[in-house]
Amino acid sequence: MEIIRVIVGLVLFSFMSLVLKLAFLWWVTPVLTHLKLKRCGFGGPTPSFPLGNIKEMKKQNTTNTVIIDDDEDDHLSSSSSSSKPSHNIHSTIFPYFARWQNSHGKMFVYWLGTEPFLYIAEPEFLKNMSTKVLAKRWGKPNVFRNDRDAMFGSGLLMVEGNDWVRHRHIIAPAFSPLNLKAMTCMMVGSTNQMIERWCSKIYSGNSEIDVEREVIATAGEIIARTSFGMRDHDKARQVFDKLRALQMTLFKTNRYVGVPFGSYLNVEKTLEAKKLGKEIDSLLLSIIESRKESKNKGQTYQNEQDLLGLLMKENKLTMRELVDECKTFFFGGHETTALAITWTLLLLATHEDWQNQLRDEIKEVVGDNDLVDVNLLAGLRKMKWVMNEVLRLYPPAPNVQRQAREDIKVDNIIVPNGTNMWIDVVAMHHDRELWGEDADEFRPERFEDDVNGGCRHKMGYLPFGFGGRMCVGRNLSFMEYKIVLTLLLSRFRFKLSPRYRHSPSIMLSLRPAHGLILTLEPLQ
Ligand code: HEM
Repeated sequence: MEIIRVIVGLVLFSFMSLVLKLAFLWWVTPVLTHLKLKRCGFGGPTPSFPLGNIKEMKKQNTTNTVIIDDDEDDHLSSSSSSSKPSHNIHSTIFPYFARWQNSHGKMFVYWLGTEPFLYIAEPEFLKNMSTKVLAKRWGKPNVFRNDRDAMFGSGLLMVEGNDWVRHRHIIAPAFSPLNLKAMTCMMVGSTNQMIERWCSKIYSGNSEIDVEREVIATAGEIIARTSFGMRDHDKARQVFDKLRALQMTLFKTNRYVGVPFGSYLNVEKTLEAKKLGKEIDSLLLSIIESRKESKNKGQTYQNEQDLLGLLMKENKLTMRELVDECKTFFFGGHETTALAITWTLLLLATHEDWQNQLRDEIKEVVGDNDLVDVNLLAGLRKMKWVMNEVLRLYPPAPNVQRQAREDIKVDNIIVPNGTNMWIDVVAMHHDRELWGEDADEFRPERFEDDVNGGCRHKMGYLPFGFGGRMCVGRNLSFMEYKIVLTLLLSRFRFKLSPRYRHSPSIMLSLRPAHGLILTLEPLQ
């Protein structure tokens, strides 16, 4: 009897400890953080347990549909070919943030499940945050790191602290000017193959093309060739297909990130994501093994200075780290650049004057040469303004997240250890107080004399992030953007198809939900 009583006592004690531990984890600690933030003056919508503010966020997300208008302001749901898409997208893609901003200002606290997030659309705070605090003292929210583990693992995008410093140091040289120059031929080759595909479609009577799908495939091929030295396109395609499936599973389905046991609310999707993550890992492992083999056989055609070569050099990374970096770069290295090009083609299709101006500039600077001399690309000034303006209106990376890894003082505010932050890049890029009344209009000339496009605060324009964690691949994307656009604009005139439905939406990145269907007219 005595023994039974002891066992029951122990079980009860363990149960109570577990309940207390969970209460601390899910409620006491987050509430204390929230109270500290409240004391600093931050308001926000009222959360409820255990969903936080998710219910409101999900309800309003369903309004994210077509926005097309004839004169920039009116939202109509028609899609005639003469219509111009409205670029006033913040309240469509993040309706809840737009609403909460109206009632609580540019900084407030909202809750994803039991995780409080400090929402930031205030550039002055970001300036102080990035200039006075070392990049390695901020981490990435644990809640996202866990949720996106299958996709990025502990690759450069997610790794923190001294490990981040070590990884960044190994990876940065892969994007040196010399290495970038060596990639030109492959970029031109892959783009010309896409152009040939488009030409044969047009000559067989189909001049309408979903250019988003095509450009994403080409950008994928480019990163596989330039950074991983891959000639086996089938294997690269398998990785991209699985990454895309994983992206859809994680970001297009009804999931409850931040909610206790949230992954069990949609077990099927959680298991699917895990399975896809494992399949991607094993494909990448085989890519790494075959590179090792070819190196052992003394095959010298591989560029030891390309990204994979540098990652494998002197065994500085463990096999797990190596696979996670490959995942990160397979995904991050193609999707964002492809989306920048895709949104550009939409804007050029609806602004023929700019299409013509860029074509004239290409003729003047690059000439009619199909091979594109990389040394001439810097002369494409107007193209750079267009790129900047597209990244402002449609930033492919629409938000940036951080988590404080210690109590951090930013001006008079103490950001408590563990605070999650959500930096709303789209909100700042469309903020009339920062850009003026024409904030939602496509006006590339705003970048003519000012790299910041006339923004009233230098931290109000952040397409590539900020501080030490600024995008490591941005020079590669500048080059790829200019090469691909130069070749495309020299061969085709672009018009918006009547079948296009303007529906920018968030699937981690900012994408056209129904692709980008354009009508192409060959120029020669
Ligand atoms: C138009 C194209 C691109 C855009 C808009 C873009 C945007 C961004 C942004 C906003 C960040 C900061 C994320 C953060 O602070 O949490 C970032 C980081 C990063 N980007 Fe890009 N990116 C682009 C192209 C690329 C390319 C081509 C690559 C790879 C070849 C790449 C790889 C990365 C990596 C690895 C990081 C993490 C850097 C770190 O934390 O040290 N990106 N990018």
